[in-house]
Amino acid sequence: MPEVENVTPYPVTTWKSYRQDLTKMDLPVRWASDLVSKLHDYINSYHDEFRALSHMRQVFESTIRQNTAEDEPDAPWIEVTNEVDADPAPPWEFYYSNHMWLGDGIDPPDVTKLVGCDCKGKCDPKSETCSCLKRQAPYYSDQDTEIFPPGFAYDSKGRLRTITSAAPVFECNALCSCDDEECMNRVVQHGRRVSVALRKTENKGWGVFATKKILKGTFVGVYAGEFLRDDECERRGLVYDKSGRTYLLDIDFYYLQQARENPESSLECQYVVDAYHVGNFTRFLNNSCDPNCRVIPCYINEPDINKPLMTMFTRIDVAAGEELCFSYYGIDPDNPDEEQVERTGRDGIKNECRCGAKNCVR
Ligand SMILES: C[S@@+](CC[C@H](N)C(=O)[O-])C[C@H]1O[C@@H](n2cnc3c(N)ncnc32)[C@H](O)[C@@H]1O
Repeated sequence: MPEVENVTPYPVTTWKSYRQDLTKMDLPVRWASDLVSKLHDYINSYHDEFRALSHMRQVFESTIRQNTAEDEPDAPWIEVTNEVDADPAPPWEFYYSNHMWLGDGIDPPDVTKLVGCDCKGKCDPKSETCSCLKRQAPYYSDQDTEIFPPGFAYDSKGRLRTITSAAPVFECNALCSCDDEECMNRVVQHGRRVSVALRKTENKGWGVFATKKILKGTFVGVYAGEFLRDDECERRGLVYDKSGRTYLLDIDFYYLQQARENPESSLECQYVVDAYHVGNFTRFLNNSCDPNCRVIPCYINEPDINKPLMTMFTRIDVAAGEELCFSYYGIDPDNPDEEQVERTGRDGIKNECRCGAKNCVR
C-alpha cells in the first residue's frame, strides 16, 4: 500500500504515534536527597515520656495513611499493636513511602527504551502479539506446559500462578494500550490489598502479621526504600552492623547472576534497596528459615533488567494472625538443594536467628 501523504500542516495523530509521544513523558522520579525527615526529627525532639504516650501509636498509623493516600487509597488500614512492652510504635527513624527513592549515581528509568503492548481492553494470556507476554515467556518456558500453560505470571484473580521460582514478572506499563483497570497483567502497580498489622514480637523487634487469611501467590507489598549502588551500601552496612539491625536487601536474582557472568554484560554493579531511612511496612518483615513469603522481581516502567522492584508475595496460604516472613538468606523450601543467595548480604541477622522454625539453620 502506498504511503499516505500528510497533506495538512499538522502531524497525523494515530494511536501508535500518541503512545510514542508518551515516551517523552516524565514519569515521577523521587530522589533520595529530597527525602524529608521533618516529622520524625520533630517527634524525636520531644521528651521521652511524651514519645512513650499511647496516642503516638495513632500518630504513626495516621502518618502511614497520609503518606499512602494517593497510591493505595483503598488499602486496608495498617494497625500498630504492642503487647510485649511499652513502645507505642516503631522508632521514628524513617519516612513512610511505597515508592523507590533514587540514590546518587542512579539513573531514572529510560522510558525511550520501554516497550508497551498494543492490546485493547484486557490483555489475553493466549495472545500471540502481546509484547509484555512475549517478554514474560522465556522465564516460564521451563515449566510443564500441561499443568502450566503459557500466559502471564498472574491468574485471573491476580495471584502468581507459580511461586516455586523467583522468575521475574513483567507487568503491563505506562506505554501499553490495554485497559489499566481490566488488564490481568497489572497487580503490583495497583498496590496493596492484603490486611496486615505491625506488631512487636517477643525477640525480633517489630514484625508484620496477617490480620486476615492470605492465599498463596498473593501480592503483599513492594520492598520500598532507597535504590542504591552496592558500593554506597558497603559503608552503610558497617554502620548498621553495629546496631544489629539492617534494612539492606540485595537485588541479586539467578538470571542477573547469569547475565553478570557474561563478559559482554552491561551490569556495572549490583544494586541494593535500603529501607532504613525510607520504606513501608515490608521493612518490618523478619527472617524465617521456613518462610511464608518470597521476593519476586517485578518490572513495570523500568526497562533496565538490572533494576527490578523487589516485591513480596505469599508462597503458601497464610492464616489470620500468622507472622509474614521471608528468608534473608534465600532459603527456598520448594527447592531445598538450590544454591542459596545471601539476600540481605551483609549479615541480615547479626546474632542468632530467632525465627523458631524446626529447620532453623542460623
Ligand atoms: C528488616 S529488619 C526487620 C524488622 C525489625 N524486626 C525491626 O524491628 O525493625 C531486620 C532486622 O530484624 C531483626 N531480625 C529479623 N529477623 C530476625 C530473626 N529471625 N531472628 C533475630 N532477629 C531478627 C534483625 O535485627 C535484623 O537485622
